[in-house]
Amino acid sequence: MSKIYFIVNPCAGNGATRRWWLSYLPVLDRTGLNFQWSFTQGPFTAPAIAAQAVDSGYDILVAVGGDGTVHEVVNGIIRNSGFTLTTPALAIWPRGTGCDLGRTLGIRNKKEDLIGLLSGGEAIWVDVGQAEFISNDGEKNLSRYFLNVAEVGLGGETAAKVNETTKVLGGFFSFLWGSLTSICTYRSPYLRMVIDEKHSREGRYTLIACGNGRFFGGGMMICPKAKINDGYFDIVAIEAMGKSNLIYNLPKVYSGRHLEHAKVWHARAKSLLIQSRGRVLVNLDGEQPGIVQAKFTIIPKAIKLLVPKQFPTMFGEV
Ligand SMILES: Nc1ncnc2c1ncn2[C@@H]1O[C@H](COP(=O)(O)OP(=O)(O)OP(=O)(O)O)[C@@H](O)[C@H]1O
Repeated sequence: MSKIYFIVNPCAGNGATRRWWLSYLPVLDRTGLNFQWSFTQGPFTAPAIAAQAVDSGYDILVAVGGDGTVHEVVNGIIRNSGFTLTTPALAIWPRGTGCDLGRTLGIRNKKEDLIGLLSGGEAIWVDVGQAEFISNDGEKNLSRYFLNVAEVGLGGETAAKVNETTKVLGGFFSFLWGSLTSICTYRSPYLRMVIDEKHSREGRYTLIACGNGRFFGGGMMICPKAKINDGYFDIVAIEAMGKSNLIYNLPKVYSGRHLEHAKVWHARAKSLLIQSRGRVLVNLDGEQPGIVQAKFTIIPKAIKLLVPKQFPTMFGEV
């Protein structure tokens, strides 16, 4: 029987996850699953817990929380197991406010779904992005892994703003509010991007997103063509446009129709370097850990992810 370790962020979902988890534990005990668990102790403490669970030989690590918790667990797994065939599988139990990775994978916050996933899910190898960027204080070069979406520009401003709040409005409205208020004060920066170390483009951009997954910002389908296991990023760059034009077009991002807009550029690539003249914020899986210059590189089939049985038909075999 698989040995399972749950890493639970008690603060996810506006602090509701601690109480919910403690009330849910007896149900989990009755399933007969072989598991241990622990709460995270503060921001970015999940990587050390995940690394310890890797060393202890667990087969499945479950990130219980939002996209930030998944992001931290991915960094802990890779830090300790590298990219080897023996790496434990990652499972996600979306309990956050945004939960954009769960949207890409078709995993909902329902206990039947999770029990089904842990007992009958399929482990597939998926790609991971490596991000190299500068710390927020401008002092250090940092490197982190991400599973969902990396982005620079307006989304970084929004993530920084929304993460300072309790997200009491829930994911959809918190990020919508954050996006609208950021648009009001935002000035599109001058950015240069180098795609696959060959082609470059430059100009004023509202944002540039680099998707392994499809959604960010509490349900915005920013990279509608991304596939998490195809060995490529889906890059979407939105050129600068007026505030009213941005607000008018914002609803299209929820359905992925923004790709049809004349000011939206789209490509597939294995790496993306972004340089800026001033300070521009980086957004990684909904967290805001640093600033440009940033380089994103795809690492194909780098981590095992437990997905529902119907996943291959939902997203197409690659
Ligand atoms: N024990 C803890 N105490 C305080 N903060 C924590 C703790 N564990 C993790 N965190 C931080 O909580 C933040 C939010 O976590 P997470 O993203 O999982 O939930 P969320 O914000 O509700 O969901 P989403 O990102 O999907 O909107 C992250 O920045 C993470 O570092």
